[in-house]
Amino acid sequence: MPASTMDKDWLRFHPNPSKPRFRPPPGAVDAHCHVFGPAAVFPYAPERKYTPCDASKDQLFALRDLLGFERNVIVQATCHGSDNRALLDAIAHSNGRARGVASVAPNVSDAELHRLHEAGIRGVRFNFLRRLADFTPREVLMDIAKRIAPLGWHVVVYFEAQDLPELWDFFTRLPTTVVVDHMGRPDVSQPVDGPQFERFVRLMREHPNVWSKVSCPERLSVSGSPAYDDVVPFAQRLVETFPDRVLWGTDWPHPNLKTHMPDDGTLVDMIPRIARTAQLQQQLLVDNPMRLYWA
Ligand SMILES: O=C(O)/C=C(\CC(=O)C(=O)O)C(=O)O
Repeated sequence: MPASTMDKDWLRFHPNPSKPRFRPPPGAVDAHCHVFGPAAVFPYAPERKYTPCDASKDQLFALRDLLGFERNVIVQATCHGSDNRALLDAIAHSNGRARGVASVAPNVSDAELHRLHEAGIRGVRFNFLRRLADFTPREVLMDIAKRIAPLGWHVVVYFEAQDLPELWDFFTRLPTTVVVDHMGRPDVSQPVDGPQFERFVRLMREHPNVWSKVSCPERLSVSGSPAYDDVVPFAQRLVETFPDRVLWGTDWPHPNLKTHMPDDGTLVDMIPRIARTAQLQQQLLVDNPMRLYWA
C-alpha cells in the first residue's frame, strides 16, 4: 500500500461549504486549522496514527476567503509528526496572513527554534490523546516548554476532560501561556455547571495564563449536526467568563470525524450563538488571536 493511501473510513472535508450568513468582523482569524500534505510533496510521518486525504494550503486559503476571514493559525497535526514542512510552506505562501503552532522533537536545537520563529511559528503543541500520539514523559515536555518560553511562544495542549485531574499539575507548572484545544473536550451530555466542566472553568479562573479554543462543536456534540445545540452553553460560558482568553477556529479539514462532515459555513454561523455581542465577537475573532499570534 503506498504511504499516502488514506484510511478506508476517512471522511473528506466538505466539497462546497456554504457562504455563512454571519459576517466576521474585519481582520477575523481562524485560529485552529490544519494542512495535510500534499503527501507527494510533504509525506506523512511514519509514526502517524492516521492517514488523511490531502488538504492543501490553497484549499485552506480559498475556504478562509469564502468564510470571510482574513488570517489563519495553522496547527501542526499529528499525521505530520514533528516534520513541520507542510505547515511552514503554507505560512510562507500566505502573504503574512498565517502563523503556526509546531510540533518539535525533544532534541530540537535552539537554532531551529529561532528559524521556526522567523518562519512564523508562535507555539508548540503537546497532544495527550492516546489515539493520536505516543506517550512522552512530562519532564521532556517541560524542558521543551522552558526552551520556547524565552521566544514568547505558548503551549497548545490537547486532551480529554477525564484526563484533566491527572494533567492538572503539569499544566499549571508550564511557564508560558497555555492554550487548550476544544474546551478540553468536555462530555457535553453532562451539565454545563456539573463537576467535570466546573473543573475546567476552575483551571482557567485560577490560572490567568490558560486560554481556551471554543471550537469543534462537530466533534463534541451528542445532539448532533447541524445545530450542535448541546455544545453552545459550554462555549458561551467560556466566552462570557473569560472574554479576553478565548479563540475560535474551524478545525478544517476536520480530521478523524467518523459520523459526518460539517459544512464550514454552518460552523461560522454558530459564532453569534456563542459570542452574543459585537464586542465579544471582536475579542474572540480579532483582538485575542492578534495579541497571541501577531503582536
Ligand atoms: O484537529 C484536531 O484538533 C483534532 C484531531 C486531530 C489532531 O489533533 C491531530 O492530528 O493532531 C482529532 O481529534 O483527531
